Amino acid sequence: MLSVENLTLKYGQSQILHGVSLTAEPGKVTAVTGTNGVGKTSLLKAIAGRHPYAGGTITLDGQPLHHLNAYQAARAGIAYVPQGREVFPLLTVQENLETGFACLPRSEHGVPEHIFELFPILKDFLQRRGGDLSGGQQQQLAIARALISRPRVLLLDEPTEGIQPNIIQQIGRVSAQLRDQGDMAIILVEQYFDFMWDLADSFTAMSRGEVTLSGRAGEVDREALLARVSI
Ligand SMILES: Nc1ncnc2c1ncn2[C@@H]1O[C@H](COP(=O)(O)OP(=O)(O)OP(=O)(O)O)[C@@H](O)[C@H]1O
Repeated sequence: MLSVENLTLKYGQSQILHGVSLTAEPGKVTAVTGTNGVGKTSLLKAIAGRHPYAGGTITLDGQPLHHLNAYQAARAGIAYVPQGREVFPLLTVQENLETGFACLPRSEHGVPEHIFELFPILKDFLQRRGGDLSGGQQQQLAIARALISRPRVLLLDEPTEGIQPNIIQQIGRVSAQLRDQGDMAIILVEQYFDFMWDLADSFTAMSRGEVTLSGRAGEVDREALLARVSI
Protein backbone atom coordinates (compact mmCIF):
# COMPACT_ATOMS: atom_id res chain seq x y z
CA MET A 1 0.00 0.00 0.00
CA LEU A 2 1.19 3.50 -0.80
CA SER A 3 0.59 5.98 1.94
CA VAL A 4 1.02 9.75 1.68
CA GLU A 5 0.82 11.67 4.91
CA ASN A 6 0.62 15.38 5.45
CA LEU A 7 2.52 16.20 2.27
CA THR A 8 3.56 19.78 1.61
CA LEU A 9 5.17 21.02 -1.59
CA LYS A 10 6.42 24.38 -2.81
CA TYR A 11 7.49 25.95 -6.06
CA GLY A 12 9.96 28.58 -4.86
CA GLN A 13 8.13 30.61 -2.25
CA SER A 14 4.62 29.52 -3.22
CA GLN A 15 3.22 26.64 -1.27
CA ILE A 16 1.05 24.41 -3.45
CA LEU A 17 0.26 21.39 -1.27
CA HIS A 18 -0.82 21.99 2.32
CA GLY A 19 -0.73 18.69 4.15
CA VAL A 20 -2.22 16.20 1.67
CA SER A 21 -2.85 12.65 2.87
CA LEU A 22 -4.11 9.65 0.94
CA THR A 23 -3.66 5.91 0.68
CA ALA A 24 -3.67 3.72 -2.42
CA GLU A 25 -4.20 0.00 -1.97
CA PRO A 26 -3.12 -2.75 -4.37
CA GLY A 27 -6.01 -3.99 -6.48
CA LYS A 28 -7.78 -0.64 -6.20
CA VAL A 29 -8.10 2.52 -8.25
CA THR A 30 -7.76 5.64 -6.12
CA ALA A 31 -9.06 8.70 -7.95
CA VAL A 32 -7.72 12.17 -7.21
CA THR A 33 -9.79 14.98 -8.60
CA GLY A 34 -10.44 18.71 -8.41
CA THR A 35 -10.49 21.72 -10.71
CA ASN A 36 -7.47 23.04 -12.64
CA GLY A 37 -4.49 24.14 -10.62
CA VAL A 38 -5.42 22.59 -7.25
CA GLY A 39 -2.21 20.56 -7.10
CA LYS A 40 -3.13 17.12 -8.47
CA THR A 41 -0.14 16.87 -10.82
CA SER A 42 2.15 18.27 -8.14
CA LEU A 43 1.03 15.47 -5.83
CA LEU A 44 1.83 12.84 -8.45
CA LYS A 45 5.19 14.48 -9.19
CA ALA A 46 6.09 14.32 -5.51
CA ILE A 47 5.19 10.62 -5.34
CA ALA A 48 7.11 9.91 -8.56
CA GLY A 49 10.22 11.77 -7.40
CA ARG A 50 9.79 14.36 -10.13
CA HIS A 51 9.61 17.29 -7.71
CA PRO A 52 10.89 17.48 -4.13
CA TYR A 53 8.34 17.78 -1.39
CA ALA A 54 8.87 20.10 1.55
CA GLY A 55 7.34 18.03 4.34
CA GLY A 56 5.32 14.95 5.15
CA THR A 57 6.01 11.30 4.41
CA ILE A 58 5.49 8.83 1.59
CA THR A 59 5.65 5.14 2.46
CA LEU A 60 5.30 2.04 0.30
CA ASP A 61 4.30 -1.15 2.11
CA GLY A 62 5.35 0.45 5.36
CA GLN A 63 8.82 1.45 4.11
CA PRO A 64 9.44 5.21 4.08
CA LEU A 65 10.54 6.54 0.69
CA HIS A 66 12.89 9.32 1.72
CA HIS A 67 12.75 12.03 -0.92
CA LEU A 68 13.56 9.72 -3.81
CA ASN A 69 14.52 11.06 -7.22
CA ALA A 70 12.65 9.84 -10.31
CA TYR A 71 15.05 6.96 -10.96
CA GLN A 72 14.91 5.77 -7.35
CA ALA A 73 11.11 6.02 -7.31
CA ALA A 74 10.93 3.92 -10.49
CA ARG A 75 13.27 1.36 -8.91
CA ALA A 76 11.03 1.31 -5.86
CA GLY A 77 8.10 0.32 -8.07
CA ILE A 78 6.41 3.62 -8.81
CA ALA A 79 5.54 4.26 -12.47
CA TYR A 80 4.30 7.62 -13.68
CA VAL A 81 2.29 8.32 -16.83
CA PRO A 82 2.50 12.09 -17.12
CA GLN A 83 -0.15 14.46 -18.34
CA GLY A 84 0.70 15.08 -21.98
CA ARG A 85 2.25 11.57 -22.20
CA GLU A 86 5.87 12.59 -22.89
CA VAL A 87 6.26 10.09 -25.71
CA PHE A 88 9.59 10.59 -27.51
CA PRO A 89 8.41 11.73 -30.95
CA LEU A 90 11.50 10.71 -32.94
CA LEU A 91 11.87 7.29 -31.32
CA THR A 92 9.91 4.32 -32.62
CA VAL A 93 7.23 2.65 -30.52
CA GLN A 94 9.72 -0.16 -29.81
CA GLU A 95 12.37 2.33 -28.68
CA ASN A 96 9.88 4.25 -26.57
CA LEU A 97 8.94 1.02 -24.82
CA GLU A 98 12.61 0.20 -24.31
CA THR A 99 13.14 3.46 -22.40
CA GLY A 100 11.08 1.71 -19.71
CA PHE A 101 14.02 -0.68 -19.21
CA ALA A 102 16.13 2.07 -17.62
CA CYS A 103 15.38 1.05 -14.05
CA LEU A 104 15.50 -2.73 -14.66
CA PRO A 105 18.44 -5.14 -14.53
CA ARG A 106 19.63 -6.25 -17.98
CA SER A 107 18.23 -9.75 -17.42
CA GLU A 108 14.73 -8.23 -17.35
CA HIS A 109 15.06 -6.23 -20.57
CA GLY A 110 12.17 -7.54 -22.63
CA VAL A 111 8.70 -6.25 -23.46
CA PRO A 112 6.26 -8.62 -21.74
CA GLU A 113 3.78 -10.10 -24.24
CA HIS A 114 0.82 -9.16 -22.04
CA ILE A 115 1.50 -5.51 -22.87
CA PHE A 116 0.53 -6.23 -26.47
CA GLU A 117 -2.54 -8.09 -25.28
CA LEU A 118 -3.58 -4.93 -23.45
CA PHE A 119 -2.66 -2.64 -26.35
CA PRO A 120 -2.66 -4.68 -29.61
CA ILE A 121 -2.20 -1.58 -31.78
CA LEU A 122 1.31 -1.11 -30.40
CA LYS A 123 2.44 -4.44 -31.82
CA ASP A 124 1.33 -3.37 -35.29
CA PHE A 125 3.10 -0.03 -34.95
CA LEU A 126 6.37 -1.11 -33.34
CA GLN A 127 8.49 0.54 -36.03
CA ARG A 128 6.38 3.69 -36.29
CA ARG A 129 7.70 6.88 -34.72
CA GLY A 130 6.03 7.96 -31.49
CA GLY A 131 5.33 11.40 -32.94
CA ASP A 132 3.37 9.85 -35.82
CA LEU A 133 0.86 8.14 -33.49
CA SER A 134 -2.52 9.67 -32.73
CA GLY A 135 -3.07 11.15 -29.28
CA GLY A 136 -4.95 8.06 -28.15
CA GLN A 137 -2.23 5.75 -29.44
CA GLN A 138 0.40 7.86 -27.67
CA GLN A 139 -1.55 7.54 -24.44
CA GLN A 140 -1.60 3.76 -24.86
CA LEU A 141 2.15 3.82 -25.52
CA ALA A 142 2.77 5.95 -22.43
CA ILE A 143 0.82 3.53 -20.23
CA ALA A 144 2.50 0.51 -21.84
CA ARG A 145 5.94 2.05 -21.25
CA ALA A 146 5.07 2.58 -17.59
CA LEU A 147 4.05 -1.07 -17.27
CA ILE A 148 7.41 -2.34 -18.58
CA SER A 149 8.90 -2.06 -15.09
CA ARG A 150 6.06 -4.13 -13.55
CA PRO A 151 5.23 -1.35 -11.07
CA ARG A 152 3.58 -1.76 -7.72
CA VAL A 153 2.08 1.72 -8.02
CA LEU A 154 0.84 3.20 -11.30
CA LEU A 155 0.24 6.95 -11.41
CA LEU A 156 -2.02 8.07 -14.26
CA ASP A 157 -2.29 11.83 -14.83
CA GLU A 158 -5.47 12.69 -16.75
CA PRO A 159 -5.26 9.76 -19.19
CA THR A 160 -8.50 10.75 -20.93
CA GLU A 161 -7.42 14.30 -21.77
CA GLY A 162 -7.85 14.99 -25.48
CA ILE A 163 -8.64 11.36 -26.27
CA GLN A 164 -11.50 10.07 -28.41
CA PRO A 165 -14.30 8.08 -26.72
CA ASN A 166 -13.41 4.59 -27.96
CA ILE A 167 -9.82 4.90 -26.71
CA ILE A 168 -11.10 6.30 -23.40
CA GLN A 169 -13.22 3.16 -23.06
CA GLN A 170 -10.20 1.00 -23.81
CA ILE A 171 -8.08 2.85 -21.23
CA GLY A 172 -10.89 2.28 -18.73
CA ARG A 173 -10.98 -1.45 -19.54
CA VAL A 174 -7.19 -1.78 -19.29
CA SER A 175 -7.13 0.11 -15.98
CA ALA A 176 -9.84 -2.19 -14.61
CA GLN A 177 -7.92 -5.26 -15.83
CA LEU A 178 -4.71 -4.06 -14.17
CA ARG A 179 -6.60 -3.31 -10.99
CA ASP A 180 -8.23 -6.73 -11.00
CA GLN A 181 -4.85 -8.46 -11.21
CA GLY A 182 -4.72 -7.34 -7.60
CA ASP A 183 -1.05 -6.50 -7.13
CA MET A 184 -0.91 -2.92 -8.38
CA ALA A 185 -2.21 0.23 -6.74
CA ILE A 186 -3.47 2.74 -9.30
CA ILE A 187 -3.73 6.45 -8.57
CA LEU A 188 -5.83 8.13 -11.23
CA VAL A 189 -5.79 11.92 -11.47
CA GLU A 190 -8.88 12.74 -13.50
CA GLN A 191 -11.39 15.48 -14.18
CA TYR A 192 -13.61 13.48 -16.53
CA PHE A 193 -16.19 12.72 -13.89
CA ASP A 194 -18.12 9.77 -15.34
CA PHE A 195 -14.94 7.94 -16.31
CA MET A 196 -13.53 8.33 -12.83
CA TRP A 197 -16.82 7.60 -11.08
CA ASP A 198 -17.28 4.33 -12.94
CA LEU A 199 -13.72 3.14 -12.44
CA ALA A 200 -12.50 4.20 -9.02
CA ASP A 201 -12.74 2.35 -5.72
CA SER A 202 -12.09 5.46 -3.67
CA PHE A 203 -12.02 9.20 -4.24
CA THR A 204 -9.97 12.13 -3.00
CA ALA A 205 -11.05 15.63 -4.03
CA MET A 206 -8.66 18.54 -3.67
CA SER A 207 -9.05 22.28 -3.57
CA ARG A 208 -6.17 24.74 -3.33
CA GLY A 209 -3.69 22.11 -2.29
CA GLU A 210 -5.86 20.52 0.39
CA VAL A 211 -8.05 17.45 0.51
CA THR A 212 -11.67 18.56 0.83
CA LEU A 213 -13.47 15.23 0.44
CA SER A 214 -12.40 11.61 0.48
CA GLY A 215 -14.01 8.23 0.82
CA ARG A 216 -14.73 4.89 -0.74
CA ALA A 217 -17.01 4.25 -3.69
CA GLY A 218 -20.48 3.62 -2.33
CA GLU A 219 -19.87 5.98 0.58
CA VAL A 220 -18.96 9.20 -1.23
CA ASP A 221 -21.91 11.32 -2.31
CA ARG A 222 -21.91 11.67 -6.11
CA GLU A 223 -23.25 15.23 -6.16
CA ALA A 224 -20.84 16.40 -3.48
CA LEU A 225 -17.93 15.00 -5.46
CA LEU A 226 -19.23 16.38 -8.75
CA ALA A 227 -19.45 19.83 -7.20
CA ARG A 228 -15.73 19.67 -6.42
CA VAL A 229 -14.80 18.83 -10.00
CA SER A 230 -17.04 21.38 -11.67
CA ILE A 231 -15.97 24.99 -11.83
N1 LIG B 1 7.00 24.28 -12.08
C1 LIG B 1 6.16 25.12 -11.48
N2 LIG B 1 6.57 26.31 -11.01
C2 LIG B 1 5.72 27.15 -10.38
N3 LIG B 1 4.41 26.90 -10.20
C3 LIG B 1 3.94 25.73 -10.66
C4 LIG B 1 4.78 24.79 -11.33
N4 LIG B 1 4.02 23.72 -11.68
C5 LIG B 1 2.76 23.99 -11.26
N5 LIG B 1 2.71 25.20 -10.65
C6 LIG B 1 1.54 25.80 -10.04
O1 LIG B 1 1.12 24.95 -8.99
C7 LIG B 1 -0.29 24.91 -8.93
C8 LIG B 1 -0.76 23.47 -9.01
O2 LIG B 1 -0.44 22.96 -10.29
P1 LIG B 1 -0.74 21.45 -10.68
O3 LIG B 1 -0.27 21.27 -12.08
O4 LIG B 1 -0.23 20.57 -9.64
O5 LIG B 1 -2.33 21.45 -10.61
P2 LIG B 1 -3.38 20.43 -11.23
O6 LIG B 1 -4.45 20.29 -10.20
O7 LIG B 1 -2.70 19.22 -11.70
O8 LIG B 1 -3.93 21.26 -12.46
P3 LIG B 1 -4.45 20.76 -13.92
O9 LIG B 1 -5.73 20.03 -13.66
O10 LIG B 1 -4.64 22.05 -14.66
O11 LIG B 1 -3.38 19.88 -14.50
C9 LIG B 1 -0.81 25.80 -10.05
O12 LIG B 1 -1.12 27.05 -9.51
C10 LIG B 1 0.36 25.89 -10.97
O13 LIG B 1 0.36 27.10 -11.68
